[in-house]
Amino acid sequence: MSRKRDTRLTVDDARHRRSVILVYLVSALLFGALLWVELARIDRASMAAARERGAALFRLIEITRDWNARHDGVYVPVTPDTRPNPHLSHPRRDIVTVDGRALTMVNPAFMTRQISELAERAEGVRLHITSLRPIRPGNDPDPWETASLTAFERGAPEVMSLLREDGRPIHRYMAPLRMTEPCLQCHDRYGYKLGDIRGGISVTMPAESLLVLRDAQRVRTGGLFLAAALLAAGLIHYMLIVNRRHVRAIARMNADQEKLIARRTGELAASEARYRAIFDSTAEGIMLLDAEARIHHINPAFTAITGYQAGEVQGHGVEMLGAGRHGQGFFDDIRRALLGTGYWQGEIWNRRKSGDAYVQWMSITRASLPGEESAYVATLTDITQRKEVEQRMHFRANHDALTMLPNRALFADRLDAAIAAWHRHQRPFAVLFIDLDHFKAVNDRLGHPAGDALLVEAGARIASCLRESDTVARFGGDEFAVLLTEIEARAAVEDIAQRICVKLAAGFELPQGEAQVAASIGVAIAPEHGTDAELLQQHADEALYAAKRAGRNGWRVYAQDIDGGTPV
Ligand SMILES: Nc1nc2c(ncn2[C@@H]2O[C@H](COP(=O)(O)OP(=O)(O)OP(=O)(O)O)[C@@H](O)[C@H]2O)c(=O)[nH]1
Repeated sequence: MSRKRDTRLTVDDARHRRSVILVYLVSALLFGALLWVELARIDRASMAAARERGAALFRLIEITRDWNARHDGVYVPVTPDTRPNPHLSHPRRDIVTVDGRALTMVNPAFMTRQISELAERAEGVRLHITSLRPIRPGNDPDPWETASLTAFERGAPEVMSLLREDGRPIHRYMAPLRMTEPCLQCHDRYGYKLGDIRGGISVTMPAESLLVLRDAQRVRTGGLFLAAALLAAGLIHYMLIVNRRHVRAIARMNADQEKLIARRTGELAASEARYRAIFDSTAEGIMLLDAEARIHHINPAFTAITGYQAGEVQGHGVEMLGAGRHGQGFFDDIRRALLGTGYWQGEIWNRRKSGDAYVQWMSITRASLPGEESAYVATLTDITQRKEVEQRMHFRANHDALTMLPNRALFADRLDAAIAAWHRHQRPFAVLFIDLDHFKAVNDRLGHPAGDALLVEAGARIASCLRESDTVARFGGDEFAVLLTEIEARAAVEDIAQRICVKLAAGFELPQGEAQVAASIGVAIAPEHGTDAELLQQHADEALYAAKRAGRNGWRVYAQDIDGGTPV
């Protein structure tokens, strides 16, 4: 993890370094280009200033020459510096004033030379009148002037150059001299016409002072641009650093979030796996139902219990599982319970895919499952076997294991029920206690299994004398009891007692041999002999022993003076 972070940081560092270098590079290029444009502008401005100066001087000379020409030349005193011009052919080139002063004519060219010498001495500015066809040899053009004059011939209005001369910088300006009316007075003999380029005057100016100014401006501008470039790049650099800090902070937050999400996702997955394992491995069948009781999900136990796979039940109503053993009222009760308390549980008969009906214990709970349409969770347990076991145990607890007749406990329940019915409807009923006579002898003679067989047969014979609603129970040994419900009259009871006596007195064909027993029966009738279970049984018992005492094989109805009862 930390190596991954280190790698990420190294990548970030490299990216940051590249960005910084790029910022400085772009700033350098941008400000370099702007500086280059600005320096060119400064150069142009410097040249323009030099040109203005050169043009002004040229124009001044031109005006002066024009002035001279308009006066057909002017006369000046002859001095050592101003000698008569040998190249000027004029009939009155030299004259003497009336007071004897010698004057010589100065034409524009001569005057230009004179001014040029003065200017060179005073300002270091050199004015040179020249032509591609000079009259005076000293007016021959130098190579730069020749090139300029040629350019004028081709239409250039002026020429301006920055050159070096003897290691010093000079500005050279040159413009053409065109033939004007005054000029033609002297030069028409050379074939010039008005407007023709006669030549030009080059103005050569020392450039140091202008170049010093220009260079100072360049240095200042360069400094300013450098500072601006550094400032801009520095600012962007600073913003990059701040931005990088933010990006790193966000990256750290993202990493923390990712870790948190990964942990939560892991926890969720583990939780999901736990619940999935419970859902899948529980022995109880589970189905998730929607609000309309349609099956949405089932677990493997559901399939094991019902035989249905998920695809066979999903989307179907839960009634597809029904066995048809419950009425509509049963399901209405369930629906009411779910709408009321949100919960129902109980036994319900359903049918497996194989068609077998089975009973299950079902719990249905209203549930809200996020992301699911399911509204109910139903768990079901197949209790068919348990029910069978329960029923067997219940049967065993209430029946005699040998004859399968109800035992004393069940007889007591039914007697209680009969007493309750009498209290409700006043229906009389009777209790008969039956004891076989001389049964022991059967055991002794034919063996215990023969006695067992006889007991089973005796129970059946007693039952055959009764109605479905009556009960015959074996209390143990050779003792039986009968509960006759809803009797019409005492005679009916006596009749049954009599029939039982007759039936049991008949011989028994047992596998072990023939056997002969009889029965003594004691009868107690409710409410005549009591409406209390204990009392009725006590009276029936007393009547039984009265019958025994009376010689067996007969019945006695309880009476106050029982021994005075009617013998069979
Ligand atoms: N085969 C068999 N014999 C039993 C069973 N339960 C009790 N006995 C026997 O039944 C006999 C009942 O005794 P009694 O009622 O005194 O014998 P009895 O010969 O009928 O005597 P009386 O009623 O006076 O005529 C005893 O010998 C018991 O051992 C049983 O489940 N099977």
